[in-house]
Amino acid sequence: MADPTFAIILAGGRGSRMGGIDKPTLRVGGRRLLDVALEAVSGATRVVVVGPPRDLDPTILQTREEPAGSGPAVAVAAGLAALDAFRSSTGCPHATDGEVAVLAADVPSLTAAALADLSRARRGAAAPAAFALDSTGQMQYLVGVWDMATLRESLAGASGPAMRALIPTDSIGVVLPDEVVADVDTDADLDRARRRAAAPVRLTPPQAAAVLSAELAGLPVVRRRIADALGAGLATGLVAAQPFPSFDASAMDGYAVAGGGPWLVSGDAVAAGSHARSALRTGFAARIATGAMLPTGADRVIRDEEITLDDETHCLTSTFDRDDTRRRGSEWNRGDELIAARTRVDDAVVSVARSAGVAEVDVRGPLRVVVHSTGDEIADDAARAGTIVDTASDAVGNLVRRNGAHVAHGEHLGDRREAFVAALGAPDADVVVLIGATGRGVADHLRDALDDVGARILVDGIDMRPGGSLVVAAVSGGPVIVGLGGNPLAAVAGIALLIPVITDTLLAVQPRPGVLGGVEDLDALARPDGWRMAPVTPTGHGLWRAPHSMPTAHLNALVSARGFALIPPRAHGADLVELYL
Ligand SMILES: Nc1nc2c(c(=O)[nH]1)N[C@H]1C(S)=C(S)[C@@H](COP(=O)(O)OP(=O)(O)OC[C@H]3O[C@@H](n4cnc5c(N)ncnc54)[C@H](O)[C@@H]3O)O[C@H]1N2
Ligand code: MOO
Repeated sequence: MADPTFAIILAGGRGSRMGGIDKPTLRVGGRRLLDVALEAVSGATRVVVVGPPRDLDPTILQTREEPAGSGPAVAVAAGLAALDAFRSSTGCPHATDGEVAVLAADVPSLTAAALADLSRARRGAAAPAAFALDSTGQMQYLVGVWDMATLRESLAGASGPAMRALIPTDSIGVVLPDEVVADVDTDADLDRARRRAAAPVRLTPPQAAAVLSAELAGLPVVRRRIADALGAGLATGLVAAQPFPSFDASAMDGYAVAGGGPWLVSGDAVAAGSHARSALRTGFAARIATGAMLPTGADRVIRDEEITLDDETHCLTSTFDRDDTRRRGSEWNRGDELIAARTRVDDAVVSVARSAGVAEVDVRGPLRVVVHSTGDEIADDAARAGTIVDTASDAVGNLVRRNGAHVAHGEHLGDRREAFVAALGAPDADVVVLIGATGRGVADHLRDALDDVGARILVDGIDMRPGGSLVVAAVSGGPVIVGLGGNPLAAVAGIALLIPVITDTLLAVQPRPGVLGGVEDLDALARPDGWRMAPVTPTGHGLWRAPHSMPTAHLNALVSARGFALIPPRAHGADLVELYL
């Protein structure tokens, strides 16, 4: 391990070249600059943050230089004093000084690995301190690791408030990549860092699914009436509240009989849903309907087909020795677990719950999804030159609905960043879907808005056509955000791929195994270097067929299709591929 033992993070100074904003709270790639610094020193025994009081983990020390803004050297001194005070409070104040990282909270891509490199180089050279050098040879005094005793001496002899005044002459510089050590001093630096953080790493569809199932948290558990739970995920197993059947019931239209035959038929017929008016006495039979409760005293039921009835004497005989009674508890008993936790609540689950007398269940979901459209070119009537109508939202919304979610039609957000930010805050949605604006064009505000709300981007592009230009992000305590490529076929293909894994993960249900199928002419459909989502229809002979042309600007290729086939690169012949139906 080459982690510094201690760390001092300077997180004060107003960004004077950035209009006086609180730089450490700026977000790049969804993380606050201060959090980037804290993560880079997460291996340290103790960390002190020097700056205004902030809401931080209580194990992190906080202090402030006096007076505030009196320069980095003063701030470092305050940090060191706080670490020393901590050490004397631990009962081992004489432990050797060790190593301390001294950082500013304005380096958006700083990593623990970079600090470990500095630490290793310093120890290797037995130097008092090591600092990052950028490609121009500029030394970054606030990306450094120090021998703590040296830092103390330097501070004691400091001649001014600038860091430069502290740097020992025999310090070393370690060249680190510019993209790791570049700091943010101006708005242009911030834009550059944000663009870099947003640079797409295109995942394959299976990788994207793995990221989403690992990173998304399940929804909170709520108790719902069974009628309202359709589409949710069972959080606990479904336990029978009553046996099934809950009473001894006839399984056939026939006769309930008491004792051995022959039997005299009494006039007391039992209809389903009624009670026998009197007990059946030995030697008697009563007509009974399927589903009716057995009269007390009855031993069994004999179906109509197996009896002989003398119309004159009302005497009933039978050679049938089986019993057509469905006995109380013969299917299950009260307390039996009928359905495991993590099962999707479908119509069968609702039905079983009702059979078992279960009125309420603990579930996650059902998922609430809102679908917005974006882009100023979308208008209600496309009479104006340069405008088109929305031809994607309904198709996307209905596909999500078919996956069991409750879908609301959102707004048209146009190309206004504020509207995007407002849409991402949705308190009543678990998933916010936006169609369009996933690109990096002039009018594409999705990424800025994601930065504004502090969203963490989980998937930024998938190596798939159409629909690969998509973004999935999570806001802590807020909804999952899905930005779909604006071309309608891209939007539908993207949501078809994502909605199963997002749904299964948020509902915390057992992932469903994929449905596999064979596709005609697979060699021609497969791309050499990437995945394809092809709309498919059944051929009627156990295979699926995709159209040869799949323009993305309209949904013509999807007419009469049952869903999509996800075709891996270079799939061929009789390979089975996954179907998204
Ligand atoms: N320089 C590049 N440009 C584009 C690329 C690329 O890789 N480099 N990819 C293209 C592909 S593929 C897609 S898909 C789109 C994705 O971009 P956006 O998500 O930003 O989508 P928009 O630009 O907003 O819209 C694209 C297209 O779709 C139309 N659209 C949008 N919403 C709707 C709707 N609700 N109903 C009907 N049509 C809609 C919009 O008018 C555009 O024509 O980017 C390509 N460009
Ligand atoms: O990648 Mo776009 O999302 O193909 O149509």
